[in-house]
Amino acid sequence: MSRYPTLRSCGYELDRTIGTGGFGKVKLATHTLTGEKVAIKIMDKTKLGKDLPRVKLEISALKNLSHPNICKLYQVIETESHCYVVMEYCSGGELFDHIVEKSRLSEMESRMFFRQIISAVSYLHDNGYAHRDLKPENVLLDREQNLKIIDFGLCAKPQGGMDSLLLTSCGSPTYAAPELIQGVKYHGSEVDIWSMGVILYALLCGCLPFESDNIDELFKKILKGKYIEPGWLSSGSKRLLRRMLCVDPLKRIRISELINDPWISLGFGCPPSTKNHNVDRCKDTECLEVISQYCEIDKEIIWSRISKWKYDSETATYLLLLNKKKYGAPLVLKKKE
Ligand SMILES: COc1cc(O)cc(Nc2ccc(C(=O)Nc3ccccc3)c(OCCC[NH3+])c2)c1
Repeated sequence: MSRYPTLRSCGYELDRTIGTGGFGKVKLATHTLTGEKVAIKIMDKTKLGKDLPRVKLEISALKNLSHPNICKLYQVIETESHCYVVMEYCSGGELFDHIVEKSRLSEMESRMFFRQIISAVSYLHDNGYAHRDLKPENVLLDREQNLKIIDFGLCAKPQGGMDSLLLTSCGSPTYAAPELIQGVKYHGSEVDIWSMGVILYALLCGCLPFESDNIDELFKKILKGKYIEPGWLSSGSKRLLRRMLCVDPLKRIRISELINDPWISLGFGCPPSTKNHNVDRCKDTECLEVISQYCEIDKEIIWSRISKWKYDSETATYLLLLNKKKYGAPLVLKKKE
């Protein structure tokens, strides 16, 4: 019998564990009605303690965010003891594994991925959020190698907006900015830029700029900000990396400059897109028709419920049908037994 009977009764068939993190585990599952694969983050509320507010913050962030390079939220299920967050399954796995497989990526492939990260992070910052835990393990790929940022468990939405300072030291030291590991007040946007610099270095070089098994050694390297520039790096990529991995946050490149950096537009002829994306909130009559026929309820009534975006089972079914439509799968719902 499944350890999580709630999920089966909510229309999900659990499969293997695909990730474990601070707040719980992530399991692969299938949404029974649509047959679509999803990732479900399972958290035991009784064990979360002081971290429970963070979970609430992440869920409210995910409900407000809709971008092609941010892993989608489909449904939130809460019981007395557990919180289940149903999200987009990124079948391409971790970008990190993709880099290791190819040892390092070409400038063009690195740029193609990095532009998507810039697009997602500038959208995040424009909406008042800092991720604060950007690292290759939190950058996944979907079936078409589109990039998806995950794990907003450490994200922050500073009360006074993105110009106000944060203090909580969080995230993984290897990717953490100097000011963050020094425990001084910092801007979320500036620490995200540093972490993006570490990711760009990993894409281009196939290794990390600052590494050590000894945490004190690692901190010293980050605070010094000195790293090896392999011979294959072009002058444009070296210059950009120096501007991102700049120890002084005040001199570090800002997201608006990063978007317009010439290296970023090489071969594309234009900066990455930063416009607000809410394609998922559009009214798709074809998907509504499928649900309306299945429930035998008028599709305008269905839409009036779905457009409240409660992230309940109806939101999940609608968004998963939209997904199926996007990659040309038949729009059908499994017959009631
Ligand atoms: C906003 O997206 C979030 C927030 C969050 O708190 C957690 C997650 N977790 C996820 C979501 C999806 C996957 C996934 O699809 N992984 C995967 C797929 C195919 C092969 C291998 C992994 C996920 O994976 C967990 C391991 C990632 N380091 C976590 C998303």
